[in-house]
Amino acid sequence: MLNENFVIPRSVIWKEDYVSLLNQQKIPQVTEYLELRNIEDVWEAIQSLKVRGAPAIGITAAYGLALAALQDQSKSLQEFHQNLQKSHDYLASSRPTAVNLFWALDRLMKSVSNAQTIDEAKSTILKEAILIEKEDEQVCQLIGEHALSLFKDGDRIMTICNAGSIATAKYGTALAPFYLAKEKNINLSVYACETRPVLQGARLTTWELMQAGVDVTLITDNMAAHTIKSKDITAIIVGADRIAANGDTANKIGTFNLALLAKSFNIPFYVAAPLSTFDPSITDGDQIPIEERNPEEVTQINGIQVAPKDVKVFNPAFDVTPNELIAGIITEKGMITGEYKEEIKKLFSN
Ligand SMILES: CSC[C@H]1O[C@H](OP(=O)(O)O)[C@H](O)[C@@H]1O
Repeated sequence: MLNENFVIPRSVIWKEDYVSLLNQQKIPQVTEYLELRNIEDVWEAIQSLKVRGAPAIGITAAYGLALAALQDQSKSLQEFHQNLQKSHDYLASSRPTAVNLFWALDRLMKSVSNAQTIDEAKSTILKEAILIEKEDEQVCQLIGEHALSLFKDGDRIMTICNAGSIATAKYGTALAPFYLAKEKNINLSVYACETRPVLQGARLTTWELMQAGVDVTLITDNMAAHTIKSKDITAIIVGADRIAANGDTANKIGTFNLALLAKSFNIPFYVAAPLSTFDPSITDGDQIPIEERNPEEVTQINGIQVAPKDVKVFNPAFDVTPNELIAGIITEKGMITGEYKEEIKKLFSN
């Protein structure tokens, strides 16, 4: 069973007129919740990775748009919609890769397109944001169940970054099967890559799984190949930030490396992601915008200079794994595999 003292940490909590946010930049040293009281607070929290993880970014942005709507002082419905569009566009500028951000914002805009009054629009947009969070909880549970069916007692599974409870509304995506396995007394051993440069694996994944009593071992990213060989890793499972219509998948930088290693060692490489992480509007992974972040994330660790200040830095936050390296994409509707273009078309046809 899950450690009886374990409470799956929630990263985003709506509090009537503000958002209570777990500051993921301070974990594991400090567990602090911030009060986001306006759209600017929300934008900054997403951009600075105080909240990160594709689904959690979408949920937070949705509550940010709801905050802007509730605080709007427009005198006409037309002015309200104009201000809402500006707020939508502002929040959409916080980070470019995770499609959940845009999916959530667009869903809220659509929810109020037929509102007859400003009050109706305000009430509707908040309800839709709350619904997105509730749906994500159910989606992660389903993804966990489908993913767990791929593993057996004693398996040793590698992951990268953090696609856990704090990156979603609950359970997470790639980490969901580990929580469910623990609840069912199925022993899975997790090998978590530290995930340079922001260290989501070292700081967040180990922190979450240890609290749940899940067996987790931390490795540095460059230990992956040797670990797969010497620890006889049986599978790799990762999250996603955007999946193209052909199954090419963007995820944290270093994910593509693991997919190549999985092929080389002939072990399955799985992606776990909700339908809200798919972007059927783009044909392949080359069209996924890859965020490049502040060079200081690479040249400093916790504010300590580890490289020359003026060194040239390339700091892409994501990479794209081509669909042919992916054994299966696990969604709330089950796992798709092989003919991804056709399978994804079916997923979004009904
Ligand atoms: C379910 S989280 C998905 C995804 O988001 C993370 O990126 P970031 O930490 O920069 O927000 C990572 O790629 C996770 O796999």
